[in-house]
Amino acid sequence: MKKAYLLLADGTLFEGKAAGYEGCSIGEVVFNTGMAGYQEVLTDPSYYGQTVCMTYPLVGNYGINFDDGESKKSWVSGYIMREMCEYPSNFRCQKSLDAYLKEQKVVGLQGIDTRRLTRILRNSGVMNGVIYTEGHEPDEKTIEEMKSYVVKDAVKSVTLSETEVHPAQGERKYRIGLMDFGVKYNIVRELCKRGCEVTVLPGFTKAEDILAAGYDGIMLSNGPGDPAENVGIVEELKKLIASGLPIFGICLGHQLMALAINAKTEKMRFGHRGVNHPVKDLDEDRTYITSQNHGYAVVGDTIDPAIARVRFVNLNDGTVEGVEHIGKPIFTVQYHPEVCPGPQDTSYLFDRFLENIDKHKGGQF
Ligand SMILES: NC(=O)CC[C@H](N)C(=O)O
Repeated sequence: MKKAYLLLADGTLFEGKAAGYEGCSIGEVVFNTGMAGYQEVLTDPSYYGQTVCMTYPLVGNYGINFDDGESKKSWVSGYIMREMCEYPSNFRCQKSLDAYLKEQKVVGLQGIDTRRLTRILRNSGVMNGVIYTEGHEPDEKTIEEMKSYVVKDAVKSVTLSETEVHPAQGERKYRIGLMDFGVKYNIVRELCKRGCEVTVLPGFTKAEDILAAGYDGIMLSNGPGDPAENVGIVEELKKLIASGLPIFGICLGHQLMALAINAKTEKMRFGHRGVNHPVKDLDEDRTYITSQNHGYAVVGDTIDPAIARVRFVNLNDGTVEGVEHIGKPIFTVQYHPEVCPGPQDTSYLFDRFLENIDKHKGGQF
């Protein structure tokens, strides 16, 4: 088997073995602590531009199937594992992880000390790196490019170009406009199974067009990149807020809503990527275990208390995990109630969104 390497921006070199596609690829190196859910991680568009290191030591045990993808393809720049399972075993398995990485042209690396890499990223913060297979060594120019790499035009790179309508399961009770900043399929599934007809809208759709379509509520999806680069989208969100329609935002959708009320976002040192992040609902004095994938966070004290308030906080580091608007049927969360992967403790938030729509229709909001 060929050798493969990861060179970090600080000069640290890891030597391991090739996995998946052979090549050379630049990315922001991040780590994910989930024990399972690698197919969902690979297909989550929020990882666009990132090379993901899995901290769980054996990846690929149950293979890849055609149903669990969170989008049509893989978006990661590279994939790092301690050990990739060569012989998956599961009744739903349709191909091996190795075959999937090859098909999706994802350069992989296995056999390195992923704990050491994770410790470096925890101490120094997420760092750029180049992952390459023997025979595809980066030249000086590529190394320089890697050092100054920034994930740019992220939403533009992953969003749909055409509107897509997903029918409600059973009787149609609601019509939802879902802005696609890099949506995970399970947001669509969670809404459809609750009787929503979901229209997935390209992320750059104008507020006027969304409002003219007469949706019962607006959902803002997750997505990749630095939230602050989406200046145009934030302007459209300001108009959606002013309309008074019920809105529910997840992850990037949450960050963009915060920017739309003139709060600020900041880059975290190493982010939250995993499936066991404890989040406290301050209103209910109750803690939920949540699925997460983000590298930016809303800065709590930049939120104008006359407009909104922090309702959820992360118990590991105290960062903002959710915001509720004052007097408006709008709430947003930094974590992933749609999970995939992760624990389903917070899927009730989709019901809360639909309750807000009922209240809004009934004139209560
Ligand atoms: N999953 C997401 O929506 C991520 C949001 C944003 N790109 C971040 O990293 O913070």
